[in-house]
Amino acid sequence: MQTLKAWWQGIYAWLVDRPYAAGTLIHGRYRIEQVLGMGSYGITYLCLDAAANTRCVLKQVRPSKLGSNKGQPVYEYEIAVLEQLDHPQIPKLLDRFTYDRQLFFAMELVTGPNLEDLIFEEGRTMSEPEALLVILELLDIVEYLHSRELVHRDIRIPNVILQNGSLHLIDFGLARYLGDPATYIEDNLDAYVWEKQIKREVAFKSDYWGLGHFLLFLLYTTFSAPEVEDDTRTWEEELDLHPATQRLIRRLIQIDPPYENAEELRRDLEAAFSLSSKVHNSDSKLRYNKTI
Ligand SMILES: Nc1ncnc2c1ncn2[C@@H]1O[C@H](COP(=O)(O)OP(=O)(O)OP(=O)(O)O)[C@@H](O)[C@H]1O
Repeated sequence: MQTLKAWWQGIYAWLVDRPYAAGTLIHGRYRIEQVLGMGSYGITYLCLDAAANTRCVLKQVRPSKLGSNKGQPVYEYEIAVLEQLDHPQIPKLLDRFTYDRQLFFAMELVTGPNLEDLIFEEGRTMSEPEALLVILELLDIVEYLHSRELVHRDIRIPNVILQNGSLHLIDFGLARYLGDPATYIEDNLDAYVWEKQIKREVAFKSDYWGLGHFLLFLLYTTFSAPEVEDDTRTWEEELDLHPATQRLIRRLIQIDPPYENAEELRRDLEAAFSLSSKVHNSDSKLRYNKTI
């Protein structure tokens, strides 16, 4: 019965979740240029805002999700979050409206490659101090969110875009204020596997966990896999890191007790940066600005 229901939901979504075609004018103002993504809850477009004569990002709740607790409430929450934020490295909410009986919102477009594209398509590599500097810059944004009791919960390389040499954090679809439930459906995260419980807990340490995995991604850009793969080796065995960086990552990804606050984390990040810079013998600030 469950499989039949899932099958029918899939067919229904395929039938009704057709994105608006390029050229369509939404709400008399937003000209669709292209679909940027079809996420679990919504459809994201690149648009020309005809009134302001600038490009922006428009998000629409998937029509198949209207009337469900995974549709409008998810976007209402994301809108409420963006409304509260005012930071140069976070896209601003520009507009919200109902059109064609569906909820839409517009936000600033961040232009540039995301870190996933930089690494996997452009082949960028980062030394240990360079990678630590990236995390230090991201920590500024994370601290801003945490000072507003907001946890992003989805800090990943595709959600960080490099615009004019500065990192921007996007996708607040999973962000939650401290004290709010972690999911829309269950009251707690017990139903999920251990890793998902850790990264989706509404606690600052979830974002530190995201930063830890982010850092590992950056550090793996200089790793050359051996000819014969060995799945048993851990990141600590594969990556030749300064012990200060190893200790930092162990706490971020919660092998060791997590950081309690951003000051404590910043202190260890800065220490790891300066110690690893000595080993790498490079002016990483300069190289970082040049490479990225
Ligand atoms: N403000 C923005 N500026 C530039 N690109 C953006 C912006 N917001 C989203 N995008 C891009 O649009 C695409 C869709 O993003 P979005 O976060 O809306 O949904 P998703 O990632 O496809 O779905 P889900 O959130 O369910 O994972 C992604 O490629 C993302 O990089």
